Amino acid sequence: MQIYTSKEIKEADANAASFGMDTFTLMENAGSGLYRALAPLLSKRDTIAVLSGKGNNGGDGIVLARYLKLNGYKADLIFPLGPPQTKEAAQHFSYFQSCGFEAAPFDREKHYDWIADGLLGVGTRLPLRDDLAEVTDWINTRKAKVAAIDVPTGVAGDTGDADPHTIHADYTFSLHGLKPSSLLFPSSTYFGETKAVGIGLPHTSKWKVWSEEDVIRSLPERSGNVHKGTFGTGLLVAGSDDMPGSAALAAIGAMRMGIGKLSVFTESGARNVIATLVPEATYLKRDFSKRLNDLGQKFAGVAIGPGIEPDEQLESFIHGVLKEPLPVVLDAGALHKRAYPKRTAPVVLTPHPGEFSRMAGIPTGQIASDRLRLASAYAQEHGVIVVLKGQYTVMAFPDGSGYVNTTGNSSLAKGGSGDTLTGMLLANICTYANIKEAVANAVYIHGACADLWIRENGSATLTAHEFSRLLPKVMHQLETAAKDAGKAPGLGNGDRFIKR
Ligand SMILES: NC(=O)C1=CN([C@@H]2O[C@H](COP(=O)(O)OP(=O)(O)OC[C@H]3O[C@@H](n4cnc5c(N)ncnc54)[C@H](OP(=O)(O)O)[C@@H]3O)[C@@H](O)[C@H]2O)[C@H](O)CC1
Ligand SMILES: [K+]
Repeated sequence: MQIYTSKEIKEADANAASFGMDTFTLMENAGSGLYRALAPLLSKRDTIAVLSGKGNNGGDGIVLARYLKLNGYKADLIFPLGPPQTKEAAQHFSYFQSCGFEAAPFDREKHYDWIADGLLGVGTRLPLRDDLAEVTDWINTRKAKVAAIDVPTGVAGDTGDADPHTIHADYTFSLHGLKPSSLLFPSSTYFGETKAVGIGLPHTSKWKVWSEEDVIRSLPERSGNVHKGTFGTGLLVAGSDDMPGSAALAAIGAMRMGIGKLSVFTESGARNVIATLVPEATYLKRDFSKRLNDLGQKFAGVAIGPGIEPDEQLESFIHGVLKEPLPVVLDAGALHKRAYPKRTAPVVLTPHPGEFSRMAGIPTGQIASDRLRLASAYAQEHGVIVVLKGQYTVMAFPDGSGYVNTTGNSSLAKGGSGDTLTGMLLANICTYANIKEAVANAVYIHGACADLWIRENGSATLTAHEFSRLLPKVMHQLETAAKDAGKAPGLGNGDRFIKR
């Protein structure tokens, strides 16, 4: 599912119009697409209110109401704010009337099984005016199932802002593609199950939701004439005498994810703890004052940061590593406000919002409602890949493209889960040819493990070290699906997603 800002949608519409595909036709496509998406959820006995506003979101509702009535559903088209005001919505209302139908009065006492919300779409300017808020409040106090058209009324298209009177939708059908607000907070909590509905426009977005199909398509082939060298040797710079566990979790994540060989560069006290947990790795005694030479020849990738306190020595070590021609993951103690040198191998930064706030100098409060844009701006300005963690982890690339992940859940909000991800990322940057796929698959699979955990064990009980035990199960399902010519195992999102 691709993601579009309001500006991009307007550009796509204008481009289509310049070739004769006008807004009237797109509205027809939107309404018929909405009908095809909604009808399988309905019974012919259901009563349906289609509430249309004065703009083109209301126009989509008018077309939907026509398809419902033409197909024998008990649908009322209602204009609670008055008749349509845009040219195309008015034309569609005339056509609706020409089919022998009329709009119904807004009867607040009438019961409906379903309400389709065509009040406001991406033309929303917050806050909601009082007359509209009164209607959204009415909807929110009904027992009816609510299906929102494009976005639930009360959220805007591009940011996470939400009016206090926003409609709580059970389903949202987003036209052409998803809107950023369906993946931001707090707006996304109003969308319910969300699906993109095509309206006949070509897909041009640089941003998409990374899906299970994408993972299956891009899993690297591991069979044939292979040896441990085939899957790369990674260097993990992690752990300290006070925080040995972080290095252990990252090391296990890397080994489980399929790295060929792993060297751990750590403090001697930490090594004694970790070596018993990860006997597969080799260990180097850490001294940041000594430069590690020829990293690019010895290692396929390096990850630095879990369980290390930042200091000047670490910073100068990182500067040395960034001069070497190999992919680098920087996490936790290695995340800092700094300039990045121009280099050919990628740098992957994995901040949570607090770390991103410090790196980018943006107040934490602003990050949740605008993560896609902020991460993308940072990635493009610094020439790095930003993996901005949290629900809907954002992966922003230096070329302005990006992915959003929809797997994962609140069980990951625990110490240690980020360390495991760093190890998984290290494994993938060492074993994948395509860096975007390497990053996105690590993030997706990390979240899929957490989803599997809560299905079987509830949301509170996950610990990071148990987490790695889920990796074989999830990987087995994905690899089987990949061999099975793309048959999805149903771990996460397909063409729709929902957050619990
Ligand atoms: N390519 C596509 O995806 C297409 C999508 N379509 C649909 O069109 C809408 C966008 O339509 P637009 O007319 O631009 O805007 P809206 O219908 O969302 O909103 C405009 C009306 O809303 C009123 N408004 C705005 N903010 C408020 C508010 N805070 N309180 C009350 N009312 C508000 C505004 O009134 P004004 O008096 O302020 O002008 C308008 O009446 C998109 O979401 C899709 O559903 C097209 O059908 C085809 C192409
Ligand atoms: K709407």
